[in-house]
Amino acid sequence: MSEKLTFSASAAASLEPHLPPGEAQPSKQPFVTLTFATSLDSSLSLAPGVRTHLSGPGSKAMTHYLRSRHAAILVGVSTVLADNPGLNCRIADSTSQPRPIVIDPHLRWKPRSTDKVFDICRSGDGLAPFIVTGLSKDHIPKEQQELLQHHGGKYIHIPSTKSDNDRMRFDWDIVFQVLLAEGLTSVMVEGGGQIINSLLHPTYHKLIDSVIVTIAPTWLGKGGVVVSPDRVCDAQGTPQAAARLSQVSWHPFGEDVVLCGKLHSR
Ligand SMILES: NC(=O)C1=CN([C@@H]2O[C@H](COP(=O)(O)OP(=O)(O)OC[C@H]3O[C@@H](n4cnc5c(N)ncnc54)[C@H](OP(=O)(O)O)[C@@H]3O)[C@@H](O)[C@H]2O)C=CC1
Ligand SMILES: Nc1nc(O)c(N)c(N[C@@H]2O[C@H](COP(=O)(O)O)[C@@H](O)[C@H]2O)n1
Repeated sequence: MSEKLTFSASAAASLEPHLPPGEAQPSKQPFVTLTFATSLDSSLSLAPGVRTHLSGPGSKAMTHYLRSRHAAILVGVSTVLADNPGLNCRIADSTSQPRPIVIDPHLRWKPRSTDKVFDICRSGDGLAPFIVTGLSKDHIPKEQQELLQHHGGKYIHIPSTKSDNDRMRFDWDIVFQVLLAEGLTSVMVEGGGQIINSLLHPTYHKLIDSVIVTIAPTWLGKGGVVVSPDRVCDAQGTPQAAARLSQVSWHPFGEDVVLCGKLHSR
């Protein structure tokens, strides 16, 4: 039987100021929430490619409640390759499921029907992913396209620029506009490290409506996947804080604490 989680109405009410409005209101961009679980040394996982459980039962249920409140859940391709995630909402009696979005510019993920996300989809407990790629349709093997389509997912091509090390990189303004055009009015960005760090760059703060971070009382040690955005300097070259939250609130869940805040006010 699939896992069923519960989340109290009072805990849900305490998060309400940080969540997308219940009724979808016309907007020029989706409501975007950055959310992840971190250790005390800012690690998301013990090492790249290693699935690491940080959230306790209470904060895990909180994350699944967040999944129920967003139209889409976005992760980077390395997270999919590392975790084989379900990317669904497992709150008992939840009536809505988020659309998984995988940022995979070079199509490093070769979807297979045995992947957890498709199992969950076949059992009616979640949706098939949309894979956002910089490659054109000609580069996508036919069987992968068919597998995705059969489950209700698809590939979405978007333009990209090249990074310093010649990797394709998307402009987040464009990514979110494309998702809005797909009817996805709210997006929960779960990680991993590269995705979160790139969105914490000041250029993109205006796109982020809410930040919700689970902090677990553990140090994972050196070598983990760390949330630490690029350094920001002023015109004189003096280092500045890369990002700071305002309107902060702290919510204990078992041994974890959940930090909510805003990067900007719209
Ligand atoms: N604790 C938590 O809450 C979470 C933990 N995790 C953990 O994090 C780890 C994965 O994180 P990490 O290794 O940083 O990888 P990510 O999941 O962030 O994926 C990184 C890849 O996504 C693509 N990408 C990232 N940014 C962009 C962009 N702007 N435009 C286009 N493509 C982009 C690149 O693909 P390419 O290389 O092909 O160019 C990049 O290598 C795993 O170990 C996972 O378990 C993940 C999510 C949440
Ligand atoms: N909130 C949270 N706490 C942790 O301890 C985690 N490891 C993660 N990871 C994220 O959740 C995904 C797994 O989702 P499923 O349970 O398989 O649906 C994983 O891929 C990360 O995005 N999150």
